[in-house]
Amino acid sequence: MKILTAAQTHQLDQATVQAQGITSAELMERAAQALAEWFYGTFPNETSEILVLCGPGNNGGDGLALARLLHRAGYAVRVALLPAEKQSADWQHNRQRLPAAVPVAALAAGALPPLGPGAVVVDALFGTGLARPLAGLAAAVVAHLNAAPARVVAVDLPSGLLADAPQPAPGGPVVRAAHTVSFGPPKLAFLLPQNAEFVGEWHVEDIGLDQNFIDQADTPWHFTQLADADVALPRRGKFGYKNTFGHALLLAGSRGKMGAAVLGAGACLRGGVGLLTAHVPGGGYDIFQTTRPEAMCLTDAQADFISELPDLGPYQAVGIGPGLGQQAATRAVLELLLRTATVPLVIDADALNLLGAHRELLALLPENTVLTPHIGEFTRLTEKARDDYHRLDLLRAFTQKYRCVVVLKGAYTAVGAPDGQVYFNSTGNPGMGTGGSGDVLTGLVLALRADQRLGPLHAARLAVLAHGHAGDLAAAETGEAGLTAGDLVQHIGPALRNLTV
Ligand SMILES: NC(=O)C1=CN([C@@H]2O[C@H](COP(=O)(O)OP(=O)(O)OC[C@H]3O[C@@H](n4cnc5c(N)ncnc54)[C@H](OP(=O)(O)O)[C@@H]3O)[C@@H](O)[C@H]2O)[C@@H](O)CC1
Ligand SMILES: [K+]
Repeated sequence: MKILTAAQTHQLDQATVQAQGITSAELMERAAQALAEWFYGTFPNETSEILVLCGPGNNGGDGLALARLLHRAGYAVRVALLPAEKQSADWQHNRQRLPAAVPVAALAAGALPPLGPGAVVVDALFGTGLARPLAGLAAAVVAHLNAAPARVVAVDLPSGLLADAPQPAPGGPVVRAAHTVSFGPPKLAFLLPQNAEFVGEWHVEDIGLDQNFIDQADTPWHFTQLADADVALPRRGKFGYKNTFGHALLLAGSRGKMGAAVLGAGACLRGGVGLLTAHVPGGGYDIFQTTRPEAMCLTDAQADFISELPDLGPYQAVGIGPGLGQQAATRAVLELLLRTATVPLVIDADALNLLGAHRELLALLPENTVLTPHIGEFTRLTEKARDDYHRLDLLRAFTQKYRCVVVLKGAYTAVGAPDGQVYFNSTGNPGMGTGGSGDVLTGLVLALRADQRLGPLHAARLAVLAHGHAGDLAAAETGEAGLTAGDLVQHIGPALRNLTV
């Protein structure tokens, strides 16, 4: 699914009205209907009064239409209007349609509505039309709302936040919503950690916006979902054999971190690899072979870390990083791998830290290498980002410069492609913030890179989607707190089965 800019959502609004031969007021009515349906489901027996705060544009128009629908459905509703020189046409239309029985007041400095515990407030002050930082009365209203013990539902966007860019004034007033109910594709703002405290739980409602416009829209941002056909795993042909699914080599482990090798290998095997060979420190042999008998094992001359690169001849993909350590000899192995590999590479963890510490090695990255950094590792590879938006700029610059795929791990993991496109992932849960979760992802990416049927971006996006889905399946059994990386490995099979077409 594409993620659009604020400017594109306005164009989408107009395109929908034109393509479907409806008025913009009818489109606003659809939005309000969707909001109202969501509201009935979320606050089914609400008896306290609902306060709807309306700004002067179409976001406020949505609020006015919602107030009418909630009133008709039997809710006690009150409206407070933000004074402005002019209001939009659809705002005026919905102001006229508001039943006289709904109390309406103008917001005024020094006389803001009291908001007691349990109050429900709808924030329909500003949406995608926010043009500058909030100031004066609007800022005072937001501060008042944020200081109250109210449950806040933001319409389309929490007021004060931009859909697609950092706040107009960093640290300026923004509504802190418990829920944000939006229309059409999700907004970029919803996917970035810096906005989580404002957005709360977000929901998107389908209001029949023009799909043709969305298909044509040029945007670098995408949102990957379970049902997306372009990331599905192709069903195995009856005559598929080990070579179709590839022979992978995993370089992983050091003394005290053999678990990373074991978890990565487990994920690679569950990810459907044809054959897996792991190269591990000599001292890790018993641990590895005992826990992963399905894999073959090569041992390094060093007992505690990796100092040798095996012959790469037999392999269709090579992964390096989990639990590796950062010995000088290991750095030399990484360099030799980058210089000599002719098959797809997957680079993670300490291999990324070694790259960060020896940036001259970045120039050696073969095209279409998949790197799987978390934010700290990505910072070591690039620079400290000013904010989450700047980090996305750094991501796109990096993938385009090195023609690689970067899996930037987080709540909405961002997969950056060599052409600068970015695909945010929709699956997963906070239980996955546990040791070894990244090692599992590396093993899964490696398996899918070895699969001769998938390209690099497809493999990376599918691995991330399946990894998060495995986490969701596992958490349904263990709960988020009880989730371990081993549980992720156990659920990769069912996750991939659900993603197979
Ligand atoms: N697109 C869709 O698919 C659909 C969109 N819909 C809805 O429309 C919403 C977008 O509506 P919108 O364009 O009218 O903008 P909105 O956010 O109401 O604000 C504009 C007003 O605020 C003012 N203003 C701006 N900044 C300000 C500031 N800092 N401080 C004070 N004032 C400020 C600005 O005034 P001006 O800048 O002209 O002075 C103007 O009056 C969208 O979020 C969604 O809810 C649905 O109904 C249907 C489907
Ligand atoms: K809003």
